[in-house]
Amino acid sequence: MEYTTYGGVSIINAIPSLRGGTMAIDLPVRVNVSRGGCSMDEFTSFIVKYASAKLGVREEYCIRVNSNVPMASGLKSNSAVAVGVTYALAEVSKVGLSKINVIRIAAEATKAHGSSITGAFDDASASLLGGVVLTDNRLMKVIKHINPPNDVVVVVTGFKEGKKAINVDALKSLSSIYHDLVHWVLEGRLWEAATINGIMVAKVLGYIKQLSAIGEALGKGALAAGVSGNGPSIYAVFKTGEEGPYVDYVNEHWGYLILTKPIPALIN
Ligand SMILES: Nc1ncnc2c1ncn2[C@@H]1O[C@H](COP(=O)(O)OP(=O)(O)OP(=O)(O)O)[C@@H](O)[C@H]1O
Ligand SMILES: O=C(O)C1=C[C@@H](O)[C@@H](O)[C@H](O)C1
Repeated sequence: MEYTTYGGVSIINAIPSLRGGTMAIDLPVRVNVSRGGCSMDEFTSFIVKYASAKLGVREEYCIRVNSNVPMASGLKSNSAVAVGVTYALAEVSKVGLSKINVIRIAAEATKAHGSSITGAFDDASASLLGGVVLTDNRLMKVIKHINPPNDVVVVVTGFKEGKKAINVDALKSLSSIYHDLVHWVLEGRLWEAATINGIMVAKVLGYIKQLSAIGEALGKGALAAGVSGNGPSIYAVFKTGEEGPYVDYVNEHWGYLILTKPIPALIN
């Protein structure tokens, strides 16, 4: 059996205020599950073990992951794999768990593994539920779940650059500004919040080259632009058909990109 989750881009990084926002994008992660053991990479076997213990699954399963999300790049690769693996195990073993409880286990698992700081409940939620989510990562609750506009494209680059150290204290020092960004999202000012978040993360973590790309994107008409997650990826959202001049800039100055679109909120 195969289950699909998605990568995503940050609307609000959850590290500063423990509330985060993520938009799922069309970078699928396909998780295939079958009976019997097999050898798995370190991350996948950690999640399988953690989730099996939480779900009370005793049988051995073999999990194969086929991910389109560039790894360790800020595009939510670890949450997409973790929630896909947890969901696959819950479904195949028929434990009857809601998607939200699957997401909670996946978030606990990435935190226990050390590959997320807050549990990244925001990223895991968008990955399994699609759409745009605003979440409380401490309480592991979805505050808002909406459809993204359907007439936009997302241009992603920067994912081949080196990842900078995550300065958690410096990000946390921004918490009061992040309380305001959460309110912006609640008021529907999604793209403004995403852009301020993306610029602040770039500045605080030292993604200098990314800052100039954000400036280019905004100057060329982007609705939003910023560093995603803890970098190094940068994304820019354009009304469909208006991305051309920025795509030309990216091709010339970065030499690689992914052109994708948001995933609508998924039903069930
Ligand atoms: N396809 C995959 N197969 C196995 N492990 C993976 C895969 N994708 C991600 N991982 C695990 O997740 C880690 C990357 O997590 P990291 O938080 O650095 O990246 P990210 O999820 O892209 O970042 P962010 O949380 O900023 O979006 C990898 O080092 C690996 O352990
Ligand atoms: O490690 C974490 O907890 C997080 C990492 C980034 O993806 C952030 O964007 C996310 O909000 C939280």
